[in-house]
Amino acid sequence: MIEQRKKLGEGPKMADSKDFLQQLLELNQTGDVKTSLSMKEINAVLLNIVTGATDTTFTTIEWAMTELLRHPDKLRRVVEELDAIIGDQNIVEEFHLPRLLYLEAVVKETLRIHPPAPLLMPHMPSETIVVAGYTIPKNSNIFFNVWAIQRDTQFWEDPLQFEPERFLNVTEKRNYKGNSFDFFLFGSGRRICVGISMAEKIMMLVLVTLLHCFEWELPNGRKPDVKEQLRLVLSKVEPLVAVPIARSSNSMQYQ
Ligand code: HEM
Repeated sequence: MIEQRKKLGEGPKMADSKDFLQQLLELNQTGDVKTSLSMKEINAVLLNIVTGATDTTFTTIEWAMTELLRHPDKLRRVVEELDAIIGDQNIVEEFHLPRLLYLEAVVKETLRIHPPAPLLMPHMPSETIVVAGYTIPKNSNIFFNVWAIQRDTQFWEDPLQFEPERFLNVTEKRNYKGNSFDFFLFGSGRRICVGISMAEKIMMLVLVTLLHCFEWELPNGRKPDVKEQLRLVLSKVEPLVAVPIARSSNSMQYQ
């Protein structure tokens, strides 16, 4: 892909429509050591974005579906919200998303209990520093256990309970900006995840589509389990298996 783009970039076609890849490739040729990127660095940036974007968002969607299927009362509330805001006949559009406050709370509650990166990314101080009386030696590997913090009874009432309602009244404080140290699964500060708004949109759009267009049944009525394992991201041990049943009378939604 990079080779193809390099060839295209030499022609006049790319002059008016530079995308992200094109911008990166141009940084490869600045000739200035401070601002230029090697091809190895460009590959690393692209790999970082692809791996950081895919497994994290899709595992969250699987966890959200799992929790909703385990809690039919919460699922009913989501579907009622979708019917009221989007309506049976309409296809979901991006402008619907800011009005889906209960679904947003479901996504936050899913990310609280099952953060895809439970230890965030390792950080390393370049100098020895003292934080809150603790000395952290230069070059130590620092991990933040958000998984444990987001289940800590000191900050959360009934932390093991899936309760999206807890996010409905405190959205100001518990957003994704990393300014609240009891809920910071995207990290915090200058290395905070750069894909937050894209992740939010993808997760919401996929969930809305799955829940607006289909009812879901569990094979043999078996409740899905919530056993976790840490692979690239915090995943389900047993993948979720559920059967979709069309629920919309508008056949356009299935084309
Ligand atoms: C639910 C979805 C996601 C979660 C939970 C997540 C989580 C994280 C975390 C914990 C970090 C490290 C923060 C730190 O160093 O403390 C990070 C960094 C990063 N994320 Fe995400 N991420 C998600 C989605 C995405 C998406 C959709 C993209 C791309 C469009 C993305 C791109 C990146 C990149 C490029 C970095 C590195 C930023 C840097 O080092 O300056 N992530 N993410």
